[in-house]
Amino acid sequence: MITASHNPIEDNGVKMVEPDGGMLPQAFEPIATELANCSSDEEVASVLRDRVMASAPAATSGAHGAHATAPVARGALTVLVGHDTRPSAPALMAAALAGVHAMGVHAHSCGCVTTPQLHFLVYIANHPTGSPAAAVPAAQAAAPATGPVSPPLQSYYDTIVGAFLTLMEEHQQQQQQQQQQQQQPPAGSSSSSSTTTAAISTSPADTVYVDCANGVGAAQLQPLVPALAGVGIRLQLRNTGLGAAAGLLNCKCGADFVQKERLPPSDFADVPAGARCCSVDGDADRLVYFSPAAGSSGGGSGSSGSSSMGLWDGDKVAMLAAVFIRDLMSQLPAELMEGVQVCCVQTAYANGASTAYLRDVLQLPVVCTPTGVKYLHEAAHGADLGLYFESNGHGTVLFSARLRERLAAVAGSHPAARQLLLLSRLINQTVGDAISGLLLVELILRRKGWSLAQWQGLYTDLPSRQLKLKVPDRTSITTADAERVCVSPAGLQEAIDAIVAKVPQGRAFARPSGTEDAVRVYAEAGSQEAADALAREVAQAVYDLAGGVGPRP
Ligand SMILES: CC(=O)N[C@H]1[C@@H](OP(=O)(O)O)O[C@H](CO)[C@@H](O)[C@@H]1O
Ligand SMILES: [Mg+2]
Repeated sequence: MITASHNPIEDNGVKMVEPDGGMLPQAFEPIATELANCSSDEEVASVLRDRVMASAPAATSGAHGAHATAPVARGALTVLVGHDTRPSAPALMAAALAGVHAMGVHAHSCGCVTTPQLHFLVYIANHPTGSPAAAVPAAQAAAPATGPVSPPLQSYYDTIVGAFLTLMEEHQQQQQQQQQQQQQPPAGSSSSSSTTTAAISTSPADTVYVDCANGVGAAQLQPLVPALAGVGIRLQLRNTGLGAAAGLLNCKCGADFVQKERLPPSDFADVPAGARCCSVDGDADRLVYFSPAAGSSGGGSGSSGSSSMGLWDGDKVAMLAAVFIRDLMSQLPAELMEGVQVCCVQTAYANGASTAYLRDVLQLPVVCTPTGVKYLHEAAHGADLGLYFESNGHGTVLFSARLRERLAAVAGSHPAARQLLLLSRLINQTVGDAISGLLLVELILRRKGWSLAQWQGLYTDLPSRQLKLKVPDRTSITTADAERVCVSPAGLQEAIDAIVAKVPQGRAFARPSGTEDAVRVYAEAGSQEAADALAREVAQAVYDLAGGVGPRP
């Protein structure tokens, strides 16, 4: 997948998709780095021969368990390539296709697709009898597993949007039945005329404003607009990157901007305060919800924005999904759920209030992994039901084959089992997916009859602050315990402990970024002022002990 995700338009990047639809195994990372750093064609050829081809079996049995690594004739393989909306995409795509062809392998361009769509397509190309949740229509099931064939993108919509519409229509039928029962005229009176269409309300909450980050999400969300209108949801796509006044990819818009700056994106100045809005990133694998506060204006306006803008980040999406899925599971006979392992995965950036909510209120097992979806995915993958989200909005819910089989066996007699199975189709089973996430959130809010405020009311976030600072060598900071403890430089953790100890409900950590040349500091506390001060003091400790660059924070 040719994309630099949520980063500025001038950045370029690539994400690799494994044959099972998963992410690049961690064992392959050093080899990929070596390949990326080659300075001549000869060096590329030798790294491909000596490192990539030689270590492929070992590398591919990394993060996702054993793959079939029996030798397959290269001519029988196809590499699917997708790209985002960057101006560099056509040239990089041509280079990628030429590179694949040079290896004697078929290459197929899937065009401009979202990263999660490409993961989905790769999965079903290799599992022709079923999608990640056994849901591909029979017509596509005939596709051979190898050779120059790409599954149609329609299979993505059939699976994900199809499951959403089934669940929504069922819900609306139930609502309609309930309304009819309530409105049933007393025996003998004249018949009521209110047996008309489903109870589709047209309240303002039915409009969802979507910030597409001027990225690939705009085109790929377009088919949802008519599909969702059919169940009473009006999607208004903004920052689509189209038209004369189109903004730049990820510039003052997109999920990363909204989550980090806590500001509405550009092109939202006319969106009413309190409206239901969400934002995806440039390759549509992250999703956050937000709601403009009165007086706040879009990121493009130069306004200082409003700190009271409502934000429903990845933690909040995770909690909503956890509440809903736990509810459905509790409707099933205990013996059916016996031995079913549930695992909620977070990183150190998850708000402490969300962790407490999962653990103490929902009573679900929680684990913390280092930052980066590859770690969260791996931890969630081991469970029957693995729920993971980063606070920045990347995450998904994985259903094991074992759980799906159990559910399928009783789906005929237990509506909750059938609904859980449909959820496993609605939720992208390969990676976090903003389109699938949007449908999940909208389904749950509508099924529960919840407003954004009720969703926000599940628990109250502790005030938090993130900072970053530069040091000469960020690798001099090493961490342990899922990056929550600094091991080096000597004395740093002791200093952080002493600072945190003075702050009620204080928690803080510092870690080197994996994607930027910076050290990130996170702090939370009982008040915003305390969280701000805590973050600053921890940043000062890092500056003093790791040799800060520039002015002291
Ligand atoms: C605090 C933060 O948002 N960190 C991000 C960021 O990683 P860093 O290692 O923090 O630079 O980029 C990663 C890749 O997109 C994402 O997985 C992660 O959550
Ligand atoms: Mg992304």
